[in-house]
Amino acid sequence: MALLAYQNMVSKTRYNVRVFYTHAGCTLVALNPFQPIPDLYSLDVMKEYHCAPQPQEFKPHIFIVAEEAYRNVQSQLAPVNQSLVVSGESGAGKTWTSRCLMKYYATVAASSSLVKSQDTVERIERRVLDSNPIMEAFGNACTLRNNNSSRFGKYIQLQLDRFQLLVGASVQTYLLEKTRVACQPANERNFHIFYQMMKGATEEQRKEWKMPHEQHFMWLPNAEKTIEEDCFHETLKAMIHLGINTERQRQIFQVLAGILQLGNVNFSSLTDESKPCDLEEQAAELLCVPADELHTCLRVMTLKAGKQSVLKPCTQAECSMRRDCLAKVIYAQLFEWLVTLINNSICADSSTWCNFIGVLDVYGFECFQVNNLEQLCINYANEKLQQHFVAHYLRAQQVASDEYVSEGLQWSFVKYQDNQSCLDLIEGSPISVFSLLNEESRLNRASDAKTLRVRLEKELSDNANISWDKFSKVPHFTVAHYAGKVSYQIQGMVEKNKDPVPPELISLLQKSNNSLLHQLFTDKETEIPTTKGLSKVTVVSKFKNSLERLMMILHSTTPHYTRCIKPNPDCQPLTFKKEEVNILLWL
Ligand SMILES: Nc1ncnc2c1ncn2[C@@H]1O[C@H](COP(=O)(O)OP(=O)(O)OP(=O)(O)O)[C@@H](O)[C@H]1O
Repeated sequence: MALLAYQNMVSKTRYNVRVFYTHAGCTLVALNPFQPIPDLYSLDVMKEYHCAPQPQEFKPHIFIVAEEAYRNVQSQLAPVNQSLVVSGESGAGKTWTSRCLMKYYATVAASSSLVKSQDTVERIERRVLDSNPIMEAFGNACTLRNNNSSRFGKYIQLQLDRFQLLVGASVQTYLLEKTRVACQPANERNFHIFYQMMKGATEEQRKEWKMPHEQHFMWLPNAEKTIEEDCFHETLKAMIHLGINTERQRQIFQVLAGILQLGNVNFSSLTDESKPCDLEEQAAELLCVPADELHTCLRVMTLKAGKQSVLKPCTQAECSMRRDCLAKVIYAQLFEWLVTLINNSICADSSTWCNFIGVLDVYGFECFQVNNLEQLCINYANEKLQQHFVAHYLRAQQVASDEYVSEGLQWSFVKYQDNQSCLDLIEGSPISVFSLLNEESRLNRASDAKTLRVRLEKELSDNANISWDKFSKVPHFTVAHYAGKVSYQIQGMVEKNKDPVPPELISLLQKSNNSLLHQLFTDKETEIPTTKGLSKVTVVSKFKNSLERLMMILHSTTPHYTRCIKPNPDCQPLTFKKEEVNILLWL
């Protein structure tokens, strides 16, 4: 409602005269200009907002939000720690805004006049900013909606010392879309890093990575499309700043090249497949594992029956699944390792910082033609954040007005209750979509979409937020989210929730002579995927836990909300299509 009231203000006229920011209650609305506006974000503008006695009297700007949070820390009023929640649909400008906020603090909270050596100080700010190109190279991809779409969520904590100077940072990431490594949606691309390598490699590197010019890679679709983010050089520079030495870089790129080669390995039931084919030999060489063992791992599964093991040849489809699983698990572990490395490089010693400003950049609400577990998790996260927003809005209203039962408050209460009901449906105890999904996932039998569909209907039909299209033949359930109804396809959901990794694949990777790859699957600190812990660790239980930790942080901080808006669906510069915007202003 707060945003609706401001709908007219965020109008075409406003956008066309280049007014991109509007205050809407406790939210800053940011319209994406889809073209660089350097004057709006220059160093001088930053300083102007930072030095102003009353920045809120200036034109609405993301720097007002940044400065307000900063001054809250300076004033030490509880809760001193701050969270900047940046939301919006894909392509709306969340990552851009988060980067802008980080640059603001790296500038205004820079400790240039301090006793510490200038060198150390510069290094920390640079390193914090350098975490962006690496995370984006490995975690972002070109999609239909955004050329630089983040395929993971992140919460960046900027650590400030008692003089409110930036002394370090840490990053927490959420739910990387690892399926993209082995399966790219039509007209979309794989993660940027693969294209950066292919386009930026020297002849020598091409040889080393077995990537000749004429080679076509199945997992590199739309390689002819060149985008701004295909900048290998930037990633390499950032890696060096973060302390990833050339040997480590070599290991990383070899592993990535190995993944690409895996994508070209096909399985046939017709030809003699008793020996590794050339492509398998190449993949094995890049991953530094024995080729014959890779060959066997992809084609034979080990079934455990009590203490006995039985070997069973895989079907063609099972072989492909194992190949994809191998690629996904390697990439996901590599991404996690990089995040840990970034944290080790930028995180300040706990004795040196006392407060933080957190920046949250999470995927917006998603509703595609076919939605599955990924969308359910993303929309669940949005539902949680929406509830946090409504609760904050309610509190703000209560503080601002004595007239408790004002129209706004009533509206907020209704919204809060709707939200709660939807969350109960998804994550509630004892029975909810998640609990039933987990139960199905923990049963030691092949998943059956119809069985889960029947259970959901039987156990949850009392909740008004769930429904079923009686005429649909595809097993599904529809959830009425705060932002609209979404139908989720049940087929494949249980399997995705189990996310099983055959132990043979892990054992193979543990034998790798690439010390990085070996470390990714043996290191005690990184969580190694395993089928043993299946009874507890499912995708939704893990996601729910990480989200609960995030909500605890949000609840303990002073929140600031920025809602990014995509003014047109085609990412056209300075183009405003009103209908589109109206649909988005659902709050
Ligand atoms: N304030 C801005 N000024 C200029 N360009 C912008 C601004 N905000 C966003 N953009 C442009 O819009 C594009 C999409 O923005 P961004 O990648 O931040 O979207 P997002 O909301 O993070 O999307 P996703 O959820 O897909 O990651 C950027 O690549 C950038 O070119």
